[in-house]
Amino acid sequence: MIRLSSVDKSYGSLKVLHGVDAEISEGETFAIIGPNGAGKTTLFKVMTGEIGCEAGSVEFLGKDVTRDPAYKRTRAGMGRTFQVARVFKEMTAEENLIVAVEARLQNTGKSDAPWYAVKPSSATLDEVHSILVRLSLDKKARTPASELSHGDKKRLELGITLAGRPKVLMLDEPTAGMSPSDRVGVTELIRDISGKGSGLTVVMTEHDMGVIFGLADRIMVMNQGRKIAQGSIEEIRANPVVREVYLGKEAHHA
Ligand SMILES: Nc1ncnc2c1ncn2[C@@H]1O[C@H](COP(=O)(O)OP(=O)(O)OP(=O)(O)O)[C@@H](O)[C@H]1O
Repeated sequence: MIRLSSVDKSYGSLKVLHGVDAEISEGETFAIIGPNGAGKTTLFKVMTGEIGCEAGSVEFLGKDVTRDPAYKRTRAGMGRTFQVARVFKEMTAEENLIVAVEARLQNTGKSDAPWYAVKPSSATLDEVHSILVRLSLDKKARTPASELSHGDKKRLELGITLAGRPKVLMLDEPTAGMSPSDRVGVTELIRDISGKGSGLTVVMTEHDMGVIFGLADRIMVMNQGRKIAQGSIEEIRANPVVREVYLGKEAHHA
């Protein structure tokens, strides 16, 4: 689904990624973890096309997308959420999703309506309703996004991304800044969305080890811009280098 080969990235004179390789397979939930400043978000942005890299390559669905900007990767099926949810604040939850569904239909040439159509089709409304139910936001359909709780905003953003029918869902710290109960709710939601049979591939960065261990099929651990380990939850838990560099530090914080 995604292959990174020998990716180098610097910010000015600061080199933050050193020859990073990664392969993400179809249908898996792949988590990137590591201490603060390890380069997780930078690697994530190189995958999504938000930033470029000086050396190495990025393939998506077997195609070299290293030079493709983010919007092209989105259109090719890479859906992304942000650490701070991006929603239209003045619009209701339902309106946000209508825009997202209509945008997908326009982009895929499946809408007969002109882009300025003011009334969504009944098919769009049905799809929006089913997304709202899936996200447990149906009772807040008419609430302006600005009035939603932080957790509900993140749910809505996830819904907007899903409305684009992505092949891979890129989640940058999906539970950042959430209350413990919202965190559990969003973890369950991601598990439900990416469950067996969905075919959806998920790539995520996350600080909360509970979320990671509850979701990931495979974990890649980064430290100081390098991949230091990769494997299943059990392999990562048992890896002495990871324990020292990352889990050990987490344990000290706890
Ligand atoms: N836009 C930028 N300009 C300059 N330096 C940056 C920029 N973004 C990140 N860095 C630096 O690059 C390094 C890696 O940062 P990055 O955000 O990728 O790490 P991270 O593992 O995601 O960290 P965190 O867990 O704190 O989010 C850090 O030293 C950071 O200060």
